Amino acid sequence: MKIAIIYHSFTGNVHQLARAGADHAEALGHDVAVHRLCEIDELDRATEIHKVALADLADADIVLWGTPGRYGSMSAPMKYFIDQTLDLHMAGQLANKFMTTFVSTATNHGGQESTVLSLNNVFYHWGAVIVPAGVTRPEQLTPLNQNPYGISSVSGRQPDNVPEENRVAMRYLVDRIVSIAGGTR
Ligand SMILES: Cc1cc2nc3c(=O)[nH]c(=O)nc-3n(C[C@H](O)[C@H](O)[C@H](O)COP(=O)(O)O)c2cc1C
Repeated sequence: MKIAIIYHSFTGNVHQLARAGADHAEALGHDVAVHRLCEIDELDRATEIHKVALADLADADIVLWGTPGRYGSMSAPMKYFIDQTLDLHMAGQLANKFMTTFVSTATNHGGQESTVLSLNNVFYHWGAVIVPAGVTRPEQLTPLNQNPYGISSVSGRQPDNVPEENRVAMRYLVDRIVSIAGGTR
């Protein structure tokens, strides 16, 4: 299947989650396009990255979205990208795609669920099919996982600080969304 992984990461934690999901999807033989969004003051880079990411977004069957939680919501670079999607939305090109979200926050109660929901609000408008992480297999039942809204990791404000347990959950998320999108459960 065609999978797009679109994410923003400032200090590398969401990037680590994205890589875990992307490596797994690639190992399964899927066609995977990975896009790390840049900061919003990097205007030239943003224009280039957005152009390619929008094309891959339009093309994908499945999209995994990753963002740091910032005050309980997606980051500004992610929102900036989302705000470039109106043409695709108006052309109906975002409807019926399978979408899910992964996040990193500094703290346990730092707004992970509401950050996932901030992206879900966008997906409702598009008519995307939201696939929540759920807690449907043992790998989601471990102490550092268990977030049914989306896969999430707590960084403690350290860069690249993603435990293996959360990477396992990313692989679970890929398996889950692929099986649902493929009609097998
Ligand atoms: C402007 C701003 C707001 C943030 N708000 C929160 C927050 O509300 N709760 C929280 O736990 N962490 C918050 N953080 C911390 C990030 O979510 C956290 O460091 C995350 O692991 C960063 O992911 P990254 O390494 O992929 O950039 C905030 C960071 C920034 C820069």
